[in-house]
Amino acid sequence: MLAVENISFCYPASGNLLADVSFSVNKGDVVCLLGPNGAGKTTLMRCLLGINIVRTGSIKIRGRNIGDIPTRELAGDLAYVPQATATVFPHRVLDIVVMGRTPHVGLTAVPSDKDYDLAEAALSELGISHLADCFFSHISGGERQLTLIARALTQRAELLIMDEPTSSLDYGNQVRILRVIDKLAKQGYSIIMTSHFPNHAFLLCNKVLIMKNGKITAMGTPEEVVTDSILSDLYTTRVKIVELDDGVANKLKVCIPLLA
Ligand SMILES: Nc1ncnc2c1ncn2[C@@H]1O[C@H](COP(=O)(O)OP(=O)(O)OP(=O)(O)O)[C@@H](O)[C@H]1O
Repeated sequence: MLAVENISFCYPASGNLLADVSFSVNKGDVVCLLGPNGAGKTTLMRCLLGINIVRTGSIKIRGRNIGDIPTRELAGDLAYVPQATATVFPHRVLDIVVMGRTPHVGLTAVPSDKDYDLAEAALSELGISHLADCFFSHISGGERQLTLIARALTQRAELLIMDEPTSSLDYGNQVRILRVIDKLAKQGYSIIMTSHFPNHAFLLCNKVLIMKNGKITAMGTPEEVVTDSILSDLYTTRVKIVELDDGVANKLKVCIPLLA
């Protein structure tokens, strides 16, 4: 689905920020990108979206270089869910969500009833139908995040790029979003998500990328790379992985940062 090979990137007047980044994403993968603040996660996502133009290497979707795919067509392949705190729209929630149909209907066309039906279905799937007529700028951070995810679902791209999809969500909404992501992956969507919660990797991801100083320093299944030593090194603080019984006959690994 997505093949990233040896890419590097730098902002003007800065040194190489991303260096030698390679990984692939297959249909149905849920890939978790873990790294400390400033590691380059958002920068990498912007490269995948074609917003940051890489200096070297290639990013291909189904074998085609993203630079060769027209923007509108690319939007039908990739949907981006930004961090809710980074965006403020003075629009109704339903109108934000129906914007996900833009690659399908065109910039100047008016969304059809079917487009609004898809937008309403996405709101319903995330349990926020009651927000449809609220102004985006008047709802909570968590509700904004759910709205932006609904917009991505409405876009119907097969690869969803989520920048901290659970940031600012309470436990109940975090779990609801993780369940939605899990369900979408089982339907054949591919998901790349950044997270500051390594536990999320254990809960639903089949692949983890560890990013430090703009480089992928480890890659593999959560069991392979979400370890005491790798996380302690990554976050420069002691982290312990423990195994719990989840009360439903399953063993669950969790990460705990230690104060001492
Ligand atoms: N537009 C920009 N111009 C110059 N430098 C930038 C720009 N955007 C980000 N940076 C720098 O690039 C580095 C990586 O930033 P980035 O936002 O990709 O990190 P991140 O891993 O997503 O961090 P966080 O977890 O805090 O969101 C940081 O040092 C940041 O200051």
